[in-house]
Amino acid sequence: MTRNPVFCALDTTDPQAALALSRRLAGLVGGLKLGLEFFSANGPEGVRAVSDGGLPLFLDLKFHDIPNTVAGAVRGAVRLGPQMATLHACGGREMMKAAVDAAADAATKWGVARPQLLAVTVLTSMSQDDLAQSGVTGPLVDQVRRLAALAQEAGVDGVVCSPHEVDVLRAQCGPEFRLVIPGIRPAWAAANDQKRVLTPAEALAKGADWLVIGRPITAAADPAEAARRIQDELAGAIS
Ligand SMILES: O=c1ccn([C@@H]2O[C@H](COP(=O)(O)O)[C@@H](O)[C@H]2O)c(=O)[nH]1
Repeated sequence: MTRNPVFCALDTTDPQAALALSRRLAGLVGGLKLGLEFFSANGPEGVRAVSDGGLPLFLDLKFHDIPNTVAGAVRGAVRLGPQMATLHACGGREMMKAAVDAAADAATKWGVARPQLLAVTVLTSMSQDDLAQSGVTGPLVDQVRRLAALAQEAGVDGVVCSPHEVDVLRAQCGPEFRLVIPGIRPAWAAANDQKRVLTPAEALAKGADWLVIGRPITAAADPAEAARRIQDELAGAIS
């Protein structure tokens, strides 16, 4: 495997636990993802403390608000130096464009690399029935395709979708559009609240760029061993 495609989601409120995990996983994952649970407890300072270890950071704060507010939030996020950051595609084209412009401006202003912006399509915890409850009654995959098209038009770098939609979006959006995939479950891990899941090897074979894996690693008795097992499974599938 030339690069490790796994970003481990450190979903905890405890900064010491996150830091300890980040150290145990160095060399076994390709990056770390910090999201709403960690950020609402520890803020930007907590993010800096955990991401200082040198692994690439995916800041998954899923912004969704009016364009001006999202632009301001994106500027703050860019200062933290993430490789990737998220917003919700259902915020619309104008909101996503505002985020794209703000990310470029802020990166220039702070002298940091512009993060790749990813638009979340339909959450991997949602089934067809869950989506229908929100009033979207057509096939779930069509909604994912519509939101990905909107995101691409708005100029974001890629989307977050489930492993079930990877091949469809790869064909629709082309090879350069980043597809970042949670809802990843090795055969030996519990699904938890994830409803649209596949194994790491299956998601990669369908065309995923990055895999987001949290509890199968972090809730394992030995997280480093779980990460190593995933790495071995991916290497085996590729060769
Ligand atoms: O559609 C989405 C978008 C984001 N996530 C995030 O990914 C991880 C998955 O963690 P697991 O423990 O592997 O389920 C988590 O941080 C979510 O916030 C997602 O699952 N689905």
